[in-house]
Amino acid sequence: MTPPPASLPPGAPRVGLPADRKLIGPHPFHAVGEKYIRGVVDGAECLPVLLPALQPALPADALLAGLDGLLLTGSVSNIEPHHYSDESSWDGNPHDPARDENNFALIPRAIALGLPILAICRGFQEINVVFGGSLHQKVHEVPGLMDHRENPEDPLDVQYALRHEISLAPDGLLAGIAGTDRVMVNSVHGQGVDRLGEGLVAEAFAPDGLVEAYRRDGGAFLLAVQWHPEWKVRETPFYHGIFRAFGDACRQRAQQRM
Ligand SMILES: N[C@@H](CCC(=O)NCCCC(=O)O)C(=O)O
Repeated sequence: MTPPPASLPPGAPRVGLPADRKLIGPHPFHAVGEKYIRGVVDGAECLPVLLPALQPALPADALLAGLDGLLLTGSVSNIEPHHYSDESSWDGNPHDPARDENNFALIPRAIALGLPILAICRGFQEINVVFGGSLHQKVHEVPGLMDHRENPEDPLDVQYALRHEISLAPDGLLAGIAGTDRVMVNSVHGQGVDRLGEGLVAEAFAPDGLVEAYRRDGGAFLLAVQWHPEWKVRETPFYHGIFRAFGDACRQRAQQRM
């Protein structure tokens, strides 16, 4: 059973969630999955603020004004590969150029402003690209790497169930949150980090060696994870700990703003 949601105190920090652009029927919508919004409320105890992904993008400074943190969500769409390599895309690869354009402007600006950032799955991949890293377009086709994808036919509870172990870097942020060096996570992605961007420090590895999490070396709170800690955030203490750490960084930031 899902525990009752946290009630938000007055003046709770404001966390921006950049939207995907999706067609619902013929109409474009700007959408953020509810589990990410719940993660911000129930896990981080912050106020979610949804950010549109218009093209051309609204100015990053205008979108980020008054925010105390940024949560980059997962998405079924894949970053267009020209952002990180010479490789071409493939037929039917789901892309979201509006999200690419907006997030590749928002992320560097949020970092320059010192906003705490928690990045999940596609968001994890985006920050790696911003730091000059590259991605495997199909992890399951890389010799030696596992298939990290879910079965889309399964019910969501099965797709997002704990699936494989990760090992946590000793003395890292996540090891401090978990209080151990190994933990189970879910796995819902086809792409993954190939080359880790400069200035990022690996925090966790899958059994096949794939980077599953990283932080920024220095600067404001920046934690990026390949799995989905927002999934039923309060039911898994490790997931809740990640959102609480992010929320605490946003609370500190909000106090500086006052
Ligand atoms: N498309 C990328 C990123 C995977 C990802 O973010 N999956 C999330 C799916 C929907 C959700 O839970 O929000 C890849 O395949 O690697």
